[in-house]
Amino acid sequence: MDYLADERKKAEFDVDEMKIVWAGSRHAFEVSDRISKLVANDPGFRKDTRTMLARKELFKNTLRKAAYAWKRIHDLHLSEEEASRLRFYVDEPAYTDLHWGMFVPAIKGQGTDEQQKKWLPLAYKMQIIGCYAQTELGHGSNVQGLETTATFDPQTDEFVIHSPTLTSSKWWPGGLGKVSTHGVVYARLIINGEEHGIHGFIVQLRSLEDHLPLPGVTVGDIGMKFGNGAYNTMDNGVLRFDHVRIPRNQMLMRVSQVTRDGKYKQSDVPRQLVYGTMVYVRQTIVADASCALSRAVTIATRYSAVRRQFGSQNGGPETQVIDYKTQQNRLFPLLASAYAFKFVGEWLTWLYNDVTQRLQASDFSTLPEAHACTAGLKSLTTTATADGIEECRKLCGGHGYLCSSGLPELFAVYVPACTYEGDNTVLLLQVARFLMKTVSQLGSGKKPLGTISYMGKIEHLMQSRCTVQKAEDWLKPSQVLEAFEARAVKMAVSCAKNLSKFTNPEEGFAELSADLVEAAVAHCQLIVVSKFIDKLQQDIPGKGVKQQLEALCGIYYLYLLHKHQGDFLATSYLTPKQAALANDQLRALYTKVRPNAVALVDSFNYTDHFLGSILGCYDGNVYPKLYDAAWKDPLNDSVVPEGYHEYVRPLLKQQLHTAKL
Ligand SMILES: CCCCCCCCCCCCCCCCCCCCCCCCCCC/C=C/C(=O)SCCNC(=O)CCNC(=O)[C@H](O)C(C)(C)COP(=O)(O)OP(=O)(O)OC[C@H]1O[C@@H](n2cnc3c(N)ncnc32)[C@H](O)[C@@H]1OP(=O)(O)O
Ligand SMILES: Cc1cc2nc3c(=O)[nH]c(=O)nc-3n(C[C@H](O)[C@H](O)[C@H](O)COP(=O)(O)OP(=O)(O)OC[C@H]3O[C@@H](n4cnc5c(N)ncnc54)[C@H](O)[C@@H]3O)c2cc1C
Repeated sequence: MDYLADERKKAEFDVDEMKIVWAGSRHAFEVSDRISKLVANDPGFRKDTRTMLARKELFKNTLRKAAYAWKRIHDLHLSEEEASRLRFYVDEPAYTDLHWGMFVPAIKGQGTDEQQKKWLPLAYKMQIIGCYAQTELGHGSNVQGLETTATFDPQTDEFVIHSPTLTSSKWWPGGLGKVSTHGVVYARLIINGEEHGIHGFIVQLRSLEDHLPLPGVTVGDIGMKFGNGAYNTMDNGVLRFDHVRIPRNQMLMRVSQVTRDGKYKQSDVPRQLVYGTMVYVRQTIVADASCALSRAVTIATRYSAVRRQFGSQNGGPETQVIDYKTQQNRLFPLLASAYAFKFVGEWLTWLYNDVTQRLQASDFSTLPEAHACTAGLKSLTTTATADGIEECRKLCGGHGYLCSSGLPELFAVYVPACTYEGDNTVLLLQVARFLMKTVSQLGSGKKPLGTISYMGKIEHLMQSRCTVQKAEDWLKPSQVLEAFEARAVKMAVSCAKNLSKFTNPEEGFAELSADLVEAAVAHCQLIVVSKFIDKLQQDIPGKGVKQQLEALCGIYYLYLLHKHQGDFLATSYLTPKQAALANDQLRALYTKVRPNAVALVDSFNYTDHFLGSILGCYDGNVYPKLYDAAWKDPLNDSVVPEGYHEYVRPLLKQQLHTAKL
């Protein structure tokens, strides 16, 4: 029986068409739908006991699943697109993510043609397994501060890789702890006593025969991480080198080269390309944020439609908690954010592909913008998604705290995204540097392009005032864009003015960094809002689909406007009355979305297997499933618990000597 059938009947739009919008194309939908069912129906990919397994058992099970996934990919002749969807629906972090997601891209992006020819075929067949070994015990954010050394030995034509201090131990790389045979290791290049900065080196870590660490290599897992199951399926590792020798041709030499006679040569590509793998992965993280958030929102929305509290009249049913405005005010902006992040993720993938093509043609002009966009949007979307998952857990009341809700594990597995691939604050500071540079160049005649083109309208935006007179005026895209542009430009200009008061710009930057981060957030929010609005300019087929997306877009920007009202008011763009009208319009949009809420989350097309949540299951039959699941907990294997006779019975039977007790 479908306990959510009445909700589904209320939908005012074509859910099948919305599924295609969400997937990106009909083809992408068909692939995704087919692979999600394939995974859901395969007992080899079960995950329902994951949060109950001890680490060793959990990890071994992940190794089994990864090998099984690889076999299925081969047996079924899956394409790269299908294999990547399979990884997504298997829903378990594993060493394979770092192999495919960082090791391979690092060789592709930083290796010469010759190096790619040698290493990529081995990696593609998984005859070697690689990790990305950059972070150390002492330094993660400050890549220039890494201590591992790679010293060129001209006698033997080798590099000597060494960990000179405890803090130079590699620490965190995924897949390193127990599986990787190789790593792209980042180290400080030294030639003839002279330092040449951080470079990547392909280093073999373990024997391909017996998997033992090679001489001079000390390697292991760094230990349990936050949450049950969650990221503990990954072997994040520690690694030390004691004068390990590798051939000279294992330095990744696309950006710079070391010749046989020990000369250091720089290609004409910018040295920042050494950071290129991080740009790639940040872009994939943005594309993934909408998936994690939409998953949590699906659970919270379906459960909010099932759950009833208070409000029974004449013995009738109580109120569905989704009908409380407070619930809507917490839930619907997250639903809207999931859609917003989907569209900005699609756009960022386009931007990344565009910059990659330009780089191949030796056009490096858009690299700074690509860095700022990937860094800023990675920060914005992962912070909002991690907070959003936790909010969804609270939206499910007490039951959200059960592992069987799926939300605790989803949060635990997702929240490190705020840290890995660049701490979110550190990344926003990179955006702020980009903005300050842009503002400082405004008078130079250099026209700001792309996502900062709005800075070209600085004079207009500094003067302009909001013209909204009634709540519906907040539905005009041009009005909304101007509001977000004016806020972003005014915050950036205010920071630039304050910075100019410092004689030492770096001191000023450090002193004003909290304001700079806020200016960077305003800029990134503008990007997300503008990309959502751009999406709505496209032809979107299907009854009512565009109207729902318009309502969600409105919820997204009006919610931001309400949350950051202080910014908008402080920059004098809005009056308090106009801010209040924005809030009236936001409430009206909640009412519009309410009957469509369950259908809007159905449009994500997630299987019950992928959701991994009793509260979020498609049929909404929550209570019997919760009740049954409780009895399956290993603690209920016996009626009297282990330990009763040692620890509980003696308490119950003790003879108390103290009269007062
Ligand atoms: C059980 C499972 C079974 C499934 C099995 C299936 C298997 C089969 C699958 C087959 C599939 C096939 C298909 C494959 C699909 C692949 C999918 C895989 C999934 C992918 C996802 C990957 C997983 C993600 C997990 C994440 C793991 C985490 C990894 C890490 O964290 S790695 C370490 C990251 N570290 C950081 O991010 C450090 C942060 N710090 C920095 O970036 C920098 O140091 C800095 C930028 C903060 C400062 O640097 P620096 O001091 O040098 O810089 P400045 O002086 O400030 O700047 C100088 C100058 O440079 C500019 N700049 C800085 N950075 C960049 C940059 N990145 N790019 C360009 N420019 C940059 C900066 O702006 C300055 O410019 P200017 O001088 O001002 O002009
Ligand atoms: C689950 C997980 C997986 C990972 N996988 C990998 C991997 O595969 N390979 C790899 O190489 N690394 C990996 N990492 C490491 C990760 O990239 C780093 O942890 C990350 O870049 C943050 O660096 P850090 O730990 O040095 O944090 P720190 O920089 O020490 O941050 C600590 C605090 O200091 C603040 N801070 C730091 N610098 C500044 C500044 N300049 N201004 C203001 N505030 C600042 C930060 O905001 C933060 O609040 C992984 C990490 C995690 C958690």
